[in-house]
Amino acid sequence: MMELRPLTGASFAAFGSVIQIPEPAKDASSVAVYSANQATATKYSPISILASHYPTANSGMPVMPVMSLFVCVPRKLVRKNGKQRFELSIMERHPYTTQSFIPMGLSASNSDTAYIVIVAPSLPLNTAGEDEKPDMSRARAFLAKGNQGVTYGAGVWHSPMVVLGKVSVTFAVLMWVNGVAKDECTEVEVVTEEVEINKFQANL
Ligand SMILES: NC(=O)N[C@@H](O)C(=O)O
Repeated sequence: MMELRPLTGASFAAFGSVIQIPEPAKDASSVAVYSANQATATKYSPISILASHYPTANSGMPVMPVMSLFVCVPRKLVRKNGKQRFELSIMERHPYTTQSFIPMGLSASNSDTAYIVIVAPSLPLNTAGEDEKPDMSRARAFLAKGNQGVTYGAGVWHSPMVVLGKVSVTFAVLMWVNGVAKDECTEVEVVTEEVEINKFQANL
């Protein structure tokens, strides 16, 4: 059973970055704050680095940054011992690119949107040429709210988006692509892991 913890810049730093207005007191981050648009806007930058490592891929195909929209419907939860749980069975990663998910609602009130971010490091390789797999024993599950987006680091294992609640959430998704499916995404089945959704978090 994976414990569900709040998504914060610090707790997620080993896996990527959180897209949110930094809280100086909490986020000892490297984000600088600027006045912009003739002092009618406040700019926080950089919030997330969108990295491409495709030049290290063998395919040598041209690379470009692409924005997509994902309309994610709420995932079905299972009830066990009176608790609601999400059962995870797939993990994926993008070996040569970061991937950012930004809820289009980016609501200031973060109570109406919630999704789960599950990430894991890779298992150490035992033999040359072996395919990397996620180390689910060190997987982490985070609860993200409507005023947070997330950037997965290149090559970081993560679950396909898991939206909670009753309504679909549209995400703007940014990643680099080269048109070669095996370079862009690796997907593996994992032994079903469960994430327990506390009662509060499920009533969204
Ligand atoms: N990350 C996620 O939810 N899905 C995407 O990686 C995808 O391309 O399916």
